[in-house]
Amino acid sequence: MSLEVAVIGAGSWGTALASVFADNGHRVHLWMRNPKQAEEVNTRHVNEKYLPDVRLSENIVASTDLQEVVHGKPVVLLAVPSHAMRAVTRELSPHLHPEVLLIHATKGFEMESLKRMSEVIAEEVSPAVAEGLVVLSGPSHAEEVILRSPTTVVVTSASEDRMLRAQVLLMNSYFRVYTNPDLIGAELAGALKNIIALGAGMSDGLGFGDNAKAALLTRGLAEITRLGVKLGAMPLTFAGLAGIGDLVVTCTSKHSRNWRAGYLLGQGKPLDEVLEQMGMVVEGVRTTNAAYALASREEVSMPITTVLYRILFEGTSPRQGVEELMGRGRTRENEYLGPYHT
Ligand SMILES: NC(=O)c1ccc[n+]([C@@H]2O[C@H](COP(=O)([O-])OP(=O)(O)OC[C@H]3O[C@@H](n4cnc5c(N)ncnc54)[C@H](O)[C@@H]3O)[C@@H](O)[C@H]2O)c1
Ligand SMILES: O=P(O)(O)OC[C@H](O)CO
Repeated sequence: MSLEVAVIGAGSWGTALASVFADNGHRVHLWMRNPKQAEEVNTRHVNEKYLPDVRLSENIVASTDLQEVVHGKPVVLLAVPSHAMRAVTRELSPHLHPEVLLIHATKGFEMESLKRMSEVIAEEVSPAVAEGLVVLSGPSHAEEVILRSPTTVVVTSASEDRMLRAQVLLMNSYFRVYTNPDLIGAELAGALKNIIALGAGMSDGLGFGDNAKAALLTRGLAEITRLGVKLGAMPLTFAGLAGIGDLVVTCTSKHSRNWRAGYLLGQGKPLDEVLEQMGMVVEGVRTTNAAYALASREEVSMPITTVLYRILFEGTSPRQGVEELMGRGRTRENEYLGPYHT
């Protein structure tokens, strides 16, 4: 059955997911802020700034009118950056159909409250809509999804019915959608891996090799799992698509904005210059800030996050950061196998 789908946010991820819905036979209403960009989508069927050189389906119609895009639609997908999620959700909330299937695909935290995106959304929509909210996570660069390159993701929700509906709506021959009931885990893993991707880019920018990258991925996974479990996630989720899957893709891909930002920082560029040069959302920077605060609040050891926080916000150089990490006291690899050495 062909549905009217609203996609909110026309950066790379919103545009790629709009394309998945269009390929699945749905009519997509894509909300974007920039009128020139909307006209470009409607007349030339391209989103030149975010996904250049790719022709979009004529079943994707862009508009800058948020109310019109959302009003009465049976499916609404949010793909705005984390810093915009509360304001955008607040604005569209009165126009949501009471039975809407609401999905979000954003990976980050709200800085001020340290809340996950689903917690932020739940505070802005009706309890019935919040109950059925679906989170989409997993290893999926927009640049590859738009080219229909085989991709796997995971959907999760407190409502099994909504989770299965989202799976059916999004799945196709190149976009394989798994379900996982661990919403907290999938959401946390997807957000926290961006910190480690910054570190992996930095390691490459400093000229280090594969050993350093493997160390960052493995020890990074250990510490983001530690925080996730403390915040209510299932450890196994971190061994799945939203965890190790997304960690691998973000730490090793040329498409990753977080890896690229880390690379430039590793080469000695200051943070403000790097962010200006990127021109796209680099969630890992804000997420490092949030995770540093969460780790301190929850008393969870996160050495890589702590060092990255110092590099990003306190003037520690990347090389000093590496020395700090490598110079820490002796310890066991796995705290689950016994207490740390003293
Ligand atoms: N790009 C990917 O491959 C990918 C994959 C999975 C998840 N994500 C996640 O999706 C989210 C969006 O990322 P993206 O890659 O599409 O970002 P992007 O940088 O490509 O685009 C960001 C979009 O958000 C809009 N925007 C910026 N500030 C806004 C505001 N205050 N209010 C409303 N809109 C605003 C911009 O105009 C732009 O359309 C992020 O959380 C990211 O981690 C991205
Ligand atoms: O380009 P990045 O670093 O924001 O990563 C995008 C996605 O999270 C990859 O799954």
